Amino acid sequence: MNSLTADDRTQVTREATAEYWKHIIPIVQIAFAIHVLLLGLFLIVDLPVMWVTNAASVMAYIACLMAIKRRLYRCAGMLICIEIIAHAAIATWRLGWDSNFHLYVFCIVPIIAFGFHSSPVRRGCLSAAVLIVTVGGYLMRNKVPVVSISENVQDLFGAANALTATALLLHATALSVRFNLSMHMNLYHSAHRDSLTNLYTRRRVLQRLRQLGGGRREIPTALVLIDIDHFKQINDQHGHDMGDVVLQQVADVIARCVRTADIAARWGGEEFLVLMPNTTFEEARLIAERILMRISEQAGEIRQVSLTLTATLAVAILKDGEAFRDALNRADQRLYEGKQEGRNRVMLAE
Ligand SMILES: Nc1nc2c(ncn2[C@@H]2O[C@H](COP(=O)(O)OP(=O)(O)OP(=O)(O)O)[C@@H](O)[C@H]2O)c(=O)[nH]1
Repeated sequence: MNSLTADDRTQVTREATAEYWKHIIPIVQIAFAIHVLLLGLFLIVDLPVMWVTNAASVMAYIACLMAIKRRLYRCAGMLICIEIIAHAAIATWRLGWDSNFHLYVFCIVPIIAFGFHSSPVRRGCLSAAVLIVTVGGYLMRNKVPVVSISENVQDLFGAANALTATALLLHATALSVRFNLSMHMNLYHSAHRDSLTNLYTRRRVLQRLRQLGGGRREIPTALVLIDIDHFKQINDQHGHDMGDVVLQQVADVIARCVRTADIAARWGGEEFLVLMPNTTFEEARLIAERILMRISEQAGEIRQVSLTLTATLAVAILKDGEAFRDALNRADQRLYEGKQEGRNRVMLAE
């Protein structure tokens, strides 16, 4: 399905895990705060087993936050899961099923689902633990004697735990979904934006062309091809790094000259292409003239250096029924002629 090597996969898993934990940190902090609160509450109502359990939970969350800080995500995940399962089991055992402490085990479901590093065995064990606490707790609900606490306190625990566990689960799920979306956005950005210039890539141009529909076009679409003149000399005289900065400057100029509906892309090394939907030939020519003027006026000013920078451009319209490749070839041919004729000009590929 894809050509990722084992090393690539390891890297992807590592990056995805780090990104996931970045999103999930607020949940760990909230869980830590809840357990500090519970510790105080159990001390007040004097339930030794429960306050000792909560003291251990508080320490587990401190260790977990430290593990996240040190990027020990596997360790952080295990700490959270063990804490939640153990706490839910002990609290259900001591305070009874109606205390609703068992509901917290569902909060580890997103951690199991997004535990990229976890082996199937570990996932299976954690899922089994969730079932043991919920199903086992339910079946044993009237068979194990629980500590006697007033009905009011029992109700308070039941209601507060149902509320908190549901809110935590919803929040953890929302954060997991947000993480998923942000990973997709990063992927989309890497696939469709050139890393040096931040302009669109070829892939985005072709995608936009597909969206505009095959060969039949009622509304004109224009394209402008832009090629920096004598760019090799810039690299040779000022170094490759300076060449990169020039590419970025030219890209900035192009991006500022086009409209938001246009697709400004880096087409090749020092060649750019702007796709302009809903644009007449004359409008595209004017934009090309503006780009040419701004490149020579602005793009050559780099730090203390002032380079003489020009470009050759070609404008074409995708005729009704014409394939993009044919219009591109026409523009390419005219661009070549523009280079022969002395560069620094806009050529019309009518
Ligand atoms: N710095 C830098 N240089 C690049 C990059 N991509 C391509 N180049 C260089 O761009 C240069 C293009 O050179 P040519 O195709 O000969 O074009 P030119 O020197 O601009 O000449 P004309 O187009 O005829 O005016 C080559 O030297 C490439 O090495 C890049 O990402 N960064």
